[in-house]
Amino acid sequence: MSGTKSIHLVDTTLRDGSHAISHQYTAEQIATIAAGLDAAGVEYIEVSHGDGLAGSSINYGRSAISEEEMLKAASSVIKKGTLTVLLLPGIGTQEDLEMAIHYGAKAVRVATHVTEADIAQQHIAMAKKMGLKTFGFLMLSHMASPEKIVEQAKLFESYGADVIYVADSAGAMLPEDVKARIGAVVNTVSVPVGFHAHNNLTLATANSLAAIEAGASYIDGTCRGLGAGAGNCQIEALVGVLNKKGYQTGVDLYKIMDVAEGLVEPIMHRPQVVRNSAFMLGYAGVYSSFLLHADRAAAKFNLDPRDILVELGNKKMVGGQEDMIIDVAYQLAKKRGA
Ligand SMILES: C[C@H](O)CC(=O)C(=O)O
Ligand SMILES: [Mn+2]
Repeated sequence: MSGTKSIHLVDTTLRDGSHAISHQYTAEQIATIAAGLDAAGVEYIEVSHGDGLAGSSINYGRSAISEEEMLKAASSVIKKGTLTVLLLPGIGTQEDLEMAIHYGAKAVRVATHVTEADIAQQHIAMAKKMGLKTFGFLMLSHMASPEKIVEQAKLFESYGADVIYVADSAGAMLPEDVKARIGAVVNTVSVPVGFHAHNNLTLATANSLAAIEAGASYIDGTCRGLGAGAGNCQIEALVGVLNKKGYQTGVDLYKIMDVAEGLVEPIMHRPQVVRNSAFMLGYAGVYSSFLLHADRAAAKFNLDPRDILVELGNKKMVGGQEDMIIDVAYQLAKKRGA
């Protein structure tokens, strides 16, 4: 037993999970799943396009329904939990945030590339002014040293962030990498610290525990692990593991298991297993939401998706450069044909 510390869980099935189903959630699915998560006692329920508010586009992939419909569906059923949205500066705008608040959002996670916290200053200040609980979220954190992450976390804190997240967006970190980064941030900032895992190296639960051991008190997960790449930390399993470790989450284990098995599993396009190309994301350090784009490019140019992913890793491509996947595949195919 590790004590009775409380862990705040953020369920992102209805946001990161959206990547795994090509952003095709219906309003009915969102309402049913959000109601189940809320009844299970999940504290934060994140709902947005996989790439955040206004992410529906040719570059990222179009959503089946508008963000208004998504948030309306979720807020109509959430009674206790906090409806949360994701916003990437440069994609989501003030108007998107106002719309989200209108439809019941009470918290926002402002996400930037791990070295670009400074582009979030206005967004964090604006969100705080609007009365939202505001998280700063550093994406692709394996690409920066603990010292660099501390510098970026301090920026978020100075802008007024209530919680600072370290995200292993590529699922590329080992437990010691997580501990080094989370520990360094926890020792520096005075706000709570969170961790967002991807399971590409099959380490999402182990890494989430490592984060908690290093002082994180906010952890992300999704039902059945539904999410970009090999998916996120499987929240129902995480709840059970945290129960066994003696942590409090406020989540009812049977209820969250039933949401995962009864509501989320039936809508999954494929089992969330660590297939070769998903593993390769973590191995090569590539952004998890590139997976389906790379699989499609591989089919189009008759390539092995692993080769595309290795090349993307070599080129240190980051979120927002989805259009470069086709370019990289085209160049590889040209080289092969030559
Ligand atoms: C916009 C991204 O999908 C945010 C995220 O979940 C990650 O970086 O991981
Ligand atoms: Mn993610």
